[in-house]
Amino acid sequence: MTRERIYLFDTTLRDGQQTPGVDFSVEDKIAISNLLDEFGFDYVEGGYPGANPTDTAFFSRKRTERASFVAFGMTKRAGISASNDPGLSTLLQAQSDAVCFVAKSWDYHVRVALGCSNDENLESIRDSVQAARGASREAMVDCEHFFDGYKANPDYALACARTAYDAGARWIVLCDTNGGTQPHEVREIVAAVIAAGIPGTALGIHAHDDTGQAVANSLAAIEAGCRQIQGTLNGIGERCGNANLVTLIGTLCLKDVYASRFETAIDPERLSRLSSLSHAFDELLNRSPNHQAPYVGASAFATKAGIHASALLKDPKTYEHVAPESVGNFRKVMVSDQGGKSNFINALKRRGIEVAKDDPKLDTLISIVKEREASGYAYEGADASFELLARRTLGTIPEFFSIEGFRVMIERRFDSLGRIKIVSEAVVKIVVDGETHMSVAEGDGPVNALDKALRKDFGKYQHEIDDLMLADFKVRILNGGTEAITRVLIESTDSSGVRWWTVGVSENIIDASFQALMDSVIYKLMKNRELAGKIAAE
Ligand SMILES: CC(=O)SCCNC(=O)CCNC(=O)[C@H](O)C(C)(C)COP(=O)(O)OP(=O)(O)OC[C@H]1O[C@@H](n2cnc3c(N)ncnc32)[C@H](O)[C@@H]1OP(=O)(O)O
Ligand SMILES: CC(=O)C(=O)O
Repeated sequence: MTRERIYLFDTTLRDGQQTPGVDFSVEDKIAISNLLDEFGFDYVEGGYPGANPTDTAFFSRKRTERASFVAFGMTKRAGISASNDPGLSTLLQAQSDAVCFVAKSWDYHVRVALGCSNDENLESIRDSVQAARGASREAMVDCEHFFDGYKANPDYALACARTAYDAGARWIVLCDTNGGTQPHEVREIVAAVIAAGIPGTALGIHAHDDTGQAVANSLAAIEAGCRQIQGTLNGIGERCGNANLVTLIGTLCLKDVYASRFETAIDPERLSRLSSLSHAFDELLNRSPNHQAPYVGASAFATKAGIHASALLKDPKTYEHVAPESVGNFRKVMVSDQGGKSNFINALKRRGIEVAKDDPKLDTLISIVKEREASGYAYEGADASFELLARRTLGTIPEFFSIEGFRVMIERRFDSLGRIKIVSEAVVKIVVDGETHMSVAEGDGPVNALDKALRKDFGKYQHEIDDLMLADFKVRILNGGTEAITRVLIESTDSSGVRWWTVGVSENIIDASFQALMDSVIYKLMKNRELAGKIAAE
């Protein structure tokens, strides 16, 4: 059976830019448009030329090689001609392959927001589309509030879509601008638009996630006949976000109900880069990835539960709806107090540690982990501390150094100008080959001072930890109150680019931090000797 083509339209750089807290520079836009273009999107909407200096500069030249590069802007204003509208002129001067107009399709909005007549709005739609076509651009129209508009006045909403279509727009995009429409309504209204004479091959869907239905609404529109989907990377966008294209791509390519009927430009090779696309975008945004994101999240194929792990190891299909590697993700069988022997054997095997199921040391390790987790440790997020604990319990690890003690002092004082100054100072004594090394350091806060002092003089190991860097530091107070237990998680990295997590738990935040720092240093020394850190693919 020939499959019908679904076109993927990315609006990360336009609607995504309307996300609270997101503010792209021209350089960011260039990097993101390269990612999108290489990945294989059909359309990349770059922004609104003329609305701000960044978008105007971004459209000074075409930014995509493969994808159609789209400029967004509003239809001409009522009361002036298309050729005299400065906003429209700027839009048509921008270097783009296509222009996507936003047009009102709800009569209430025409009256209240535009303050013109329904006919004047239709004229704006028609003249704007014709102007874009006259400037040799592919024209498309985002019919803003289409679903709400259709519910209020179906004839007028349809007239807006029809006017755009008759004027030569390649795509009429039905927008759920306020994000409140439900999937059954999308299905019914798209069917009505097609019944009114606009073919599905000219219809797109633009859904917002205000009721958590943006992906479901996009799929409902596809089922009803739309052939273009607008959305964003990782679902960023105004308010609650847009339809998440990463999720939609996974579903369209891997779920038979869609994959058997439709095709996109995303072939299996591109699909296997879906996780890295999503993570690269988070990296550019300087955001932590959503671990629970469908398909691409770190937890999407992770299990803690012993019963699941046991079956997964017999056959992954028992607990996986698709193969993780199809989207470039990994299976993760984690160790925690929810795990049985299967979780542990698998986690150890990944780290190159072989242990038999009936080895009593395995039982010892499991009970240590379960006891420690009951007292506040969390090993599922601290891979390096787990590996050190396992190696200590099952075999031996070299004793590189020992700690004689540490002291941290915090002083709040006034400087000569009477300003408050907080000074943190730490002293650490370590013993290497029987020789005591004492280091003192000041830092931005007590943990920073302690870290600096700990790593200041490691004797013969000093050169080995010079490239050790702390990438992240997370503190969690367990049980609440000032007498509570504190858990500290530290993410470390080095010049090899490898990252590892360590954990410390104590009633004292400084002591918890010190434990996590110590584990990080020991792991680094083990890793340097290839005694730890070798992760095998599952
Ligand atoms: C649903 C969406 O996401 S649509 C995209 C929304 N995105 C943005 O608005 C981001 C970029 N926008 C901007 O930077 C500015 O709004 C600009 C530069 C486009 C316009 O700025 P200004 O001229 O100062 O107008 P302002 O933002 O105050 O108001 C929007 C104007 O556009 C008019 N307008 C809105 N939609 C349309 C439309 N589809 N067609 C014609 N005019 C429209 C409004 O009636 C209003 O006119 P008014 O100034 O006469 O009241
Ligand atoms: C066009 C658009 O972004 C919307 O209607 O939501």
